[in-house]
Amino acid sequence: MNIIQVTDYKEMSQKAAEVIIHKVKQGNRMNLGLATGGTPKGLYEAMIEDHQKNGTSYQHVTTFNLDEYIGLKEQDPNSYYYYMADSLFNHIDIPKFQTYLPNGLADDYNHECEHYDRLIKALGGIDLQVLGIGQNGHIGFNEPGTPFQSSTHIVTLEESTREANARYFNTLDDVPTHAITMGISSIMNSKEILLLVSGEEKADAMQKLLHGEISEDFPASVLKRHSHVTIIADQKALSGVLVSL
Ligand SMILES: O=P(O)(O)OC[C@H]1O[C@](O)(CO)[C@@H](O)[C@@H]1O
Repeated sequence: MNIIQVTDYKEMSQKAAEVIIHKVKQGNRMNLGLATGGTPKGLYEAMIEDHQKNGTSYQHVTTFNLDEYIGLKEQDPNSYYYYMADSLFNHIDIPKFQTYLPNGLADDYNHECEHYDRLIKALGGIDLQVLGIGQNGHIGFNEPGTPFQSSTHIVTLEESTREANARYFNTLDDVPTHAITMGISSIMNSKEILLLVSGEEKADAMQKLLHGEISEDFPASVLKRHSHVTIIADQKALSGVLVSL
């Protein structure tokens, strides 16, 4: 894993945007995997700013999001559908029909999971997947204990994950209990992975990722088996590991 150390959240976001924009500017058709949560917000702001200033076009880009809550309508401000439209898609020139998220309101969830994986495969697989990491090591919504060979599936969210995400909802009770997420094998099939980590609340997770063993108890540890992972992490996230880097 290649680690890029940066000072703070702003620099992490800027660096991540540079990596993505560089690839997008090459102009080849591209499948970009995207994440939600607090971590990539600054990245999306930097992409929008660049689009407005430099006109970088996303007409040839298709996006696949990692996950979606079960049961939230598209127009619910806490749905990841809404988050992506509001944080990125509405502000760049990507055609709407080229932006995919798992459907958290599907009639048949098993079918939706299979369909999502098939779609990604049919369109050529993910070229570059952006990831954040949960404090418990989750990637996407793959909680500890998720089999490494999992494909897109339905998960029961851990209490700690619901609590971490409760900041966006009125009350903890409003945070959905289930989500649909790309599986670990779906993520590992990406040709390249860009993991963004910022803040001291992620320092433990960084320490486990870099120095712990590869185990399903810590989902992100699987990334050590991928041949093309870049981590962009800020000083606070690296505070527990700086000495040994
Ligand atoms: O970026 P945050 O808000 O710390 O969340 C960490 C991860 O947890 C999730 O919110 C759950 O999937 C991801 O979207 C994110 O990458």
